[in-house]
Amino acid sequence: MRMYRREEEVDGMAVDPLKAVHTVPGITGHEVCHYFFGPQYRYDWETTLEQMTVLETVSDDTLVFLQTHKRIWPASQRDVLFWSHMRKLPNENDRDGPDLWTVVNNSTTHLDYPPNVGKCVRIYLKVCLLCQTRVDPPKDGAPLTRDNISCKITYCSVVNPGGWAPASVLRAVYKREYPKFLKRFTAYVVNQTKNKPIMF
Ligand SMILES: CC(C)(C)c1cc(CCc2ccccn2)cc(-c2ccc(S(=O)(=O)CCO)cc2)c1
Repeated sequence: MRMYRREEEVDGMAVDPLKAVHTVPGITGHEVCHYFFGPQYRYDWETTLEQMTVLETVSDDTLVFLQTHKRIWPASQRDVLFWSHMRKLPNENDRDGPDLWTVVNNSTTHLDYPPNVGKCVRIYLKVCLLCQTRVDPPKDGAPLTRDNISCKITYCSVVNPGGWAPASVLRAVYKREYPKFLKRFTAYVVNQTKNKPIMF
């Protein structure tokens, strides 16, 4: 896993843009995005999640979420309200190759859930998960198996943690949490898909 970070501050708060690139054998981009987007799976892999509500089903590929996350000492509890969209993207570089898949999560507002009125500090995020499937067909023309596929995952995020927190503390959290989250999530997808037909 390669991680790239730029140190940026907004009103004295660290909101470091982050990019992580991680290649995982045995899964496809469609499968990664399916499990990242699907509300029915989120409690399985998002371990800091306390409460998740789908506020709106805009379409089958676009949802509005309200998430309350567990309080991680010494910070106060956070919540986040965002729209989430999943889509397939044509492979511009290789028309015969597998499509790319992406999920974008972007903070938004909702009249019934104004920020910072209860115990939670609202965080604001932009997240993009871009997945490129790679197929290395077996030499002997045998049927394709999960040994012949891998997925290059590019995860980009900018998170404004809301409420003030020391930049040094936030950077330590970012540094610790993101690799953990990506490894935990991708291991979950590998485990969920290992005995299922490949979803391209
Ligand atoms: C660490 C920081 C960046 C400030 C942070 C803190 C918290 C609040 C809970 C928490 C987690 C870890 C450490 C501290 N607090 C949540 C998130 C967060 C929430 C959502 C998404 S998502 O990509 O939309 C996946 C769907 O859940 C990504 C990141 C980030």
